[in-house]
Amino acid sequence: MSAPIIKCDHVSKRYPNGFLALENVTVDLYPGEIHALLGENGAGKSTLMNILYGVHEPTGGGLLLNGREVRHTRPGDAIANGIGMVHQHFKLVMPFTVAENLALVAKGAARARLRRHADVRAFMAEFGIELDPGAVLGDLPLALQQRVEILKALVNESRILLLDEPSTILAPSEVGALYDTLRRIRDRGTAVAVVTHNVDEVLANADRYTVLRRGRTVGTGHIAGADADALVELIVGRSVATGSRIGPYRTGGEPRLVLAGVSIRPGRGSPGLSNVDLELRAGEVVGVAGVEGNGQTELFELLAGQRLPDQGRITLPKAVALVPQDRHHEGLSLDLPVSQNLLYSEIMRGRYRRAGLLDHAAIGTRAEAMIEAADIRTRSHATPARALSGGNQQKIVLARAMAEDAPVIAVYQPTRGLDVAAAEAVLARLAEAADRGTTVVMISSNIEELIRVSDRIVVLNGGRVTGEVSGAGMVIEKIGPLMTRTVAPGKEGVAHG
Ligand SMILES: Nc1ncnc2c1ncn2[C@@H]1O[C@H](COP(=O)(O)OP(=O)(O)OP(=O)(O)O)[C@@H](O)[C@H]1O
Repeated sequence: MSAPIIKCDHVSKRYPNGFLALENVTVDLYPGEIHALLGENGAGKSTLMNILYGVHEPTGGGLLLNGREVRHTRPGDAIANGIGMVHQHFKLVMPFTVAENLALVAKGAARARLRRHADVRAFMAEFGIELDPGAVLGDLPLALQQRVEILKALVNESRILLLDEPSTILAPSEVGALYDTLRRIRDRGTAVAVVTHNVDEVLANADRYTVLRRGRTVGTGHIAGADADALVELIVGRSVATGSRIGPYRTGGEPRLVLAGVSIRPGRGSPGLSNVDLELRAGEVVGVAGVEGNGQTELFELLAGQRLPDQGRITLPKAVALVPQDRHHEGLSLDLPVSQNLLYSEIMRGRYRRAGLLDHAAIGTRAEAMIEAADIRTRSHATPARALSGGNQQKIVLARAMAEDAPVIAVYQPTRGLDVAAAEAVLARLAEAADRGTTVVMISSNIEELIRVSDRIVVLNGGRVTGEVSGAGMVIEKIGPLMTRTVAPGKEGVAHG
């Protein structure tokens, strides 16, 4: 193998609050490889990426670019050294076009090279990407917005491309196309480093891997010959049973939430909802399957009481606990401490107050118990939510919703961004909630996960319910076609398992 293009050489990172996020980590990235960076929530993956990209400086060790020591004190230094990064949260200007978004970041020669739309087209074609340079970003589906983020990271002749959990925002069916693009980039001699939690994705697409656990490297190697169970064990430090059904099938009790003939007008890039009938009962888990963008967002907004149907009727219980898909904008107040985020709903209802002021001691004590129960990795309950890793932020949102004890809990992509062990724990807790009589409605693009925990699954396709399967009838062979075949109006309700 050739020499590494960049080496993280015995890198340590202690954050200003004293937390040691990386300890003596060495990772080599070679030209022409896809290198998967794996590790449980809070293992230090984003920290390592951010050090490479100059967002953070290491407190020990350093970076060697082609064998030469370099310092990245800000992203500009990393970009000048040929590094591009695709963050979890896009940094795109939505009202601007594809070409304008690229022009915003292109420097010098690259800017001159991308002046005309034809030039932008040719640049995209180098990576097998076909997009209209004049398309407005906000009108593109998420997967294509992500392609533009990737192109932005490559615009200035990058030789190292870093991607932080790129597949978490994609439907499973879109992940293959992402890696087709990444392979094109790799084959041009670029080093591609990808953070992900999905071991199958890594086995199918990466060339090498490195596993971090609690800030240290615990394994690195070639994917050829690697095995899924061994990788999972390396990631979490113990073996995790995944894949099997969680608990018995339940039948459900009295109706708690009813949608009758509900329609929502189509919107930007979304089919809306069309004549949806749905009855959610006490003590059952109802899964909602579908390719992202087929009415799921509208359905969640209805369940959340955030919008009303344009037609039809919805009957909601007094309270619905929510786990929204976008934890940064809807789920958390990033500058507030973990404790107040955990107890937000109760504080808003006037609890945890003394003489009109927040009772910080009581909030702290309760929050500590919740942190322990949900295995949230944080230095303290007083740490701002912003300082937690993405997966641990998601655990806060889930723990809060679970604690509300509402008759219905609606969760949207609840395990997105969680490591295998944490995802298993979440599914188990949702199942337990249903066993206690809670109605759980789970919208997810992960069919395997839905099958494992749901009692029945309804499929959304083009804003319609195209079918429902239940119990042992919940198999991919039945659900897949309902999700992906064209729906003729009036022909819904095809399968009943
Ligand atoms: N700015 C910060 N100040 C203090 N601690 C931080 C800061 N940023 C991250 N941490 C801590 O460092 C650890 C590593 O976080 P990092 O985001 O690198 O993890 P990760 O492996 O990317 O996790 P995830 O898979 O959940 O995204 C976590 O425990 C996190 O709480």
